[in-house]
Amino acid sequence: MSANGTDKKPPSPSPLRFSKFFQSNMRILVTGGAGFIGSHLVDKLMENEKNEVIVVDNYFTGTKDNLKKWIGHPRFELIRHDVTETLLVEVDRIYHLACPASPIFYKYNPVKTIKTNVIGTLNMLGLAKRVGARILLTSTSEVYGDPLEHPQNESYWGNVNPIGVRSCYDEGKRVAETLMFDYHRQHGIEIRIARIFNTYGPRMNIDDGRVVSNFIAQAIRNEPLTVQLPGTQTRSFCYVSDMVDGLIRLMEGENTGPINIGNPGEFTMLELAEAVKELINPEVKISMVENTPDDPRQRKPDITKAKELLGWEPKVKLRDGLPLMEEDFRQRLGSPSKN
Ligand SMILES: NC(=O)c1ccc[n+]([C@@H]2O[C@H](COP(=O)([O-])OP(=O)(O)OC[C@H]3O[C@@H](n4cnc5c(N)ncnc54)[C@H](O)[C@@H]3O)[C@@H](O)[C@H]2O)c1
Ligand SMILES: O=C(O)[C@H]1O[C@H](OP(=O)(O)OP(=O)(O)OC[C@H]2O[C@@H](n3ccc(=O)[nH]c3=O)[C@H](O)[C@@H]2O)[C@H](O)[C@@H](O)[C@@H]1O
Repeated sequence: MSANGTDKKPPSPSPLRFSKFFQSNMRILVTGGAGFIGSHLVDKLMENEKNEVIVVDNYFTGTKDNLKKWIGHPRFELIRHDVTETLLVEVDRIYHLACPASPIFYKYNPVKTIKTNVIGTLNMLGLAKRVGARILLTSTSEVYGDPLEHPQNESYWGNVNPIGVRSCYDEGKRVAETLMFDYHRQHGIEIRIARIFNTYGPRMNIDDGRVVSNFIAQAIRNEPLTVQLPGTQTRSFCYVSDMVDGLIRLMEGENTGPINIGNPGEFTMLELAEAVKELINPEVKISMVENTPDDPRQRKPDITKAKELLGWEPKVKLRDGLPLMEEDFRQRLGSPSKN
């Protein structure tokens, strides 16, 4: 019996995997690679000359712009593809990120969000099984719902509304995790599950509704920072370079997870607004606005497992990460830098 609780041997790679004349050491598929975290992950993977990277994306919330420096590169391929349809490629690793992440986008077409999480993950697991690839799912801290335990560690089963407006996303990810473990136990697939906590950084969609991108764009445009009531709800924000480092360590390590990857620094939304005001625009106003249903009241990762099993912990503090994101937003908004 393996440490992962299964006797099953991982399936062998497809013979097509070895059919090319030139062999890179590792052929890596990144679904959702045109999105925010995915494109940063691709940048990091492409730094290694032994890696060949294939991105599939339907461009719902991602854009080719995020990958423009790699288009035409001999070790890079970009495919317009929806993961709810089957995909035939020969790869060694699958980073499965495809899924809208911002609440306004995942609620826009909730049935499609569920299909992406369930059928999309099923398709990627089927691919992993056929070609003998290792697959990593980017799950979410939303699997803990509105948590009754604080901070959240991986053994907590969560407090999730199964019929609410966020359920397409959080229940969708919970089923995706279940599928990952069932493929692992039933077919011996090598799986990795990351439970990602709120991540921020350059390339977030400017108007995607997530709190850090909203506040930074609002501060630059000198519009009021929209703090949703009560403002005492908390989140823990992880800078994207730390996130990418954690995902790669998880993929290349020996543990299936689920493992929380996030920054334990916890802030209320009012504290975040004050930090953005101080760092980016001291003149900007703060405006209290209505919240949306089922908004989790508190969220902070326990990262003991990530530290012990992956030797990982975040390095970038919120006050250092916000200015890095500001610079990118100023460029895209055509607003001159303060320096
Ligand atoms: N950013 C966070 O704070 C956070 C937190 C927890 C989990 N995650 C997870 O990390 C992953 C990436 O998040 P992100 O912040 O980069 O979001 P994002 O919206 O920027 O990226 C998601 C990408 O997936 C693509 N996509 C969506 N549906 C697809 C489909 N059916 N087929 C193919 N491509 C599709 C989008 O076009 C986009 O490029 C998601 O799985 C998300 O659930 C993110
Ligand atoms: O980390 C996670 O697991 C999840 O976190 C986020 O979901 P959420 O925490 O709701 O992210 P935001 O939309 O950025 O909201 C964070 C908090 O900010 C508040 N908020 C949001 C926007 C705004 O303008 N003002 C504001 O106060 C919200 O009420 C909420 O309490 C992501 O969008 C999900 O994709 C991800 O899976």
